[in-house]
Amino acid sequence: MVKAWLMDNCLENQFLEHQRSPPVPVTIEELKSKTGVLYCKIDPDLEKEKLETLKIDRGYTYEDIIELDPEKLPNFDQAMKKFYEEHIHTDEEIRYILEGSGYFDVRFPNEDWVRISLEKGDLIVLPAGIYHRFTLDSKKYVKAMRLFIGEPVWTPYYRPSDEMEVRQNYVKYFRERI
Ligand SMILES: CSCCC(=O)/C(O)=C/O
Ligand SMILES: [Fe+2]
Repeated sequence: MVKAWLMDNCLENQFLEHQRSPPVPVTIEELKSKTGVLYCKIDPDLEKEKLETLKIDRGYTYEDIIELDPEKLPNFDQAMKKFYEEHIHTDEEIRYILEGSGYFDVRFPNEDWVRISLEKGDLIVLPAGIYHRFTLDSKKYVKAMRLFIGEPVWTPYYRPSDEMEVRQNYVKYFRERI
């Protein structure tokens, strides 16, 4: 089962777990209610129909594959740095892990970072307007499917962008529910 936890405040080595001491786990239910992040498990080898149904249900009409591998990506360090910068998008971010593993970090409403550990078969949907970032873990490899509703909008918005409409809608919805 997917694991998530509140992060410590150590800024060194993004590829480590960064658990607090003692660890503070976060459940998928808590993540959903506090941040709107959705999660499901789909076995890439055995559950292709489940993926097709999800695509139809949620209107995902475009997909591509991203592979992050220090052996294959010439600007690997630069890419790692970029993905790890806190940002938001005007659209949902949907990632489905086909091989390898990695961490998505998302902000709780109180600004704490929650680290979500993803591996093969994990599919995550980050709502539009949530602050987040991505890093590989210490195994340093992931192959993932990126899914989109229509043609992708690539522009990430880095802080400060709290005045953006998508951010204001997100904050209003989730702060009012807690
Ligand atoms: C596991 S896919 C790599 C991360 C990514 O695509 C992204 O957009 C992070 O914000
Ligand atoms: Fe992103």
